[in-house]
Amino acid sequence: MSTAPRIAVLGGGAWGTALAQTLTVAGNRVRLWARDVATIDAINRDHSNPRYLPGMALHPDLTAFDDLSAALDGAECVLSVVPAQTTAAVLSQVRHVIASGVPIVLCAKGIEAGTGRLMSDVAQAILPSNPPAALSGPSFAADVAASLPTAVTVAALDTDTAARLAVFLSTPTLRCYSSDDLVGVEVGGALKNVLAIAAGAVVGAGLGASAQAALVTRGFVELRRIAASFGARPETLMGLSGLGDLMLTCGSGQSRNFAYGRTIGRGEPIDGLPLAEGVATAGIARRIAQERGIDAPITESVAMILDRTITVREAVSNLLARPLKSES
Ligand SMILES: NC(=O)C1=CN([C@@H]2O[C@H](COP(=O)(O)OP(=O)(O)OC[C@H]3O[C@@H](n4cnc5c(N)ncnc54)[C@H](OP(=O)(O)O)[C@@H]3O)[C@@H](O)[C@H]2O)C=CC1
Ligand SMILES: O=C(CO)COP(=O)(O)O
Repeated sequence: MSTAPRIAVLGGGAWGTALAQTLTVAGNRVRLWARDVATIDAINRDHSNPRYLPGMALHPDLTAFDDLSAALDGAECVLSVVPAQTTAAVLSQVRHVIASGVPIVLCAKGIEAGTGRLMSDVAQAILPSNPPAALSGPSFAADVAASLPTAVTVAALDTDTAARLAVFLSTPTLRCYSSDDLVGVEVGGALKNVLAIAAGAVVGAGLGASAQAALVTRGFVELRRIAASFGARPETLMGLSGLGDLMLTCGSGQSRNFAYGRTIGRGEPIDGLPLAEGVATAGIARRIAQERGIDAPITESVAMILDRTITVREAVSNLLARPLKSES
């Protein structure tokens, strides 16, 4: 009988499947839980996930389940890879089947819209006996599933847990650095999605690469201000889960958040576009900034553009007309 580590992945979308794939290729025994029967059948029968990772051949040892108990049976680690706004609902189902002490690694990049909770807050409220962790950094699902190399951060509340999980979840192509700044890693991953919408909108509106670079740089200042208000360490935001992911998603049409913003910037319909986590996070990020007295005009502009209160061009005019001040 194999003694390879057993890992459960919750979520049969692009990122859940990609993480399950790289971990299976690395020799782990991975069980993926999904709610969609067609996804489960495709993974088990055809070793593919045509809805979320079209054209990608999955490892035949990767198995999918619709039964949570079966998926979590013997799991030494559970990865939560459903969208941020549905994480609470999924973890509530998990509560009855997860063994005490098994770490729960939160892979969604967002803030709960109704409450302002980070994913680790959600997990700690629902699963108080399971150490929370987060995996975040520059990592497009299609790249990771195709075994293209990248590096991410795995964060937990203490250095030992973070270091152990980073080793556990590293694969020959996914290099996991560790951090004990869980909040910093989570906030960076959530807010970069809002900025990716802004960057896409600027590109879509034809405002040029200079505007894109200026906006992302000033957006990064806001990201660090908001993150500091959560108690994040500044150096965390300079790392893979902050600056690293910002560089990726604010500069590539492969990002769904960037593509969402670009569609808005072009004035095209957004119906049917794939999940862009920044849409749900923009409004709550604006509220958090306002309540904490943080100057965050780009985050606020994205929320207003998504609310249809202003257009992309009006937002840019407003940003250019703001009183001049020091760059910090
Ligand atoms: N895609 C990427 O490159 C990356 C994504 N992420 C983050 O990972 C998270 C997930 O993204 P991603 O996988 O791409 O999203 P997808 O839209 O590709 O997939 C979402 C998955 O979650 C499932 N799901 C949604 N709600 C529920 C629920 N209530 N119960 C059970 N399953 C549910 C969906 O099921 P169904 O198919 O049945 O609707 C689907 O399988 C996001 O926070 C994203 O920011 C992070 C890094 C990279
Ligand atoms: O977070 C990601 C890559 O690190 C994926 O970004 P999108 O959700 O914008 O595609």
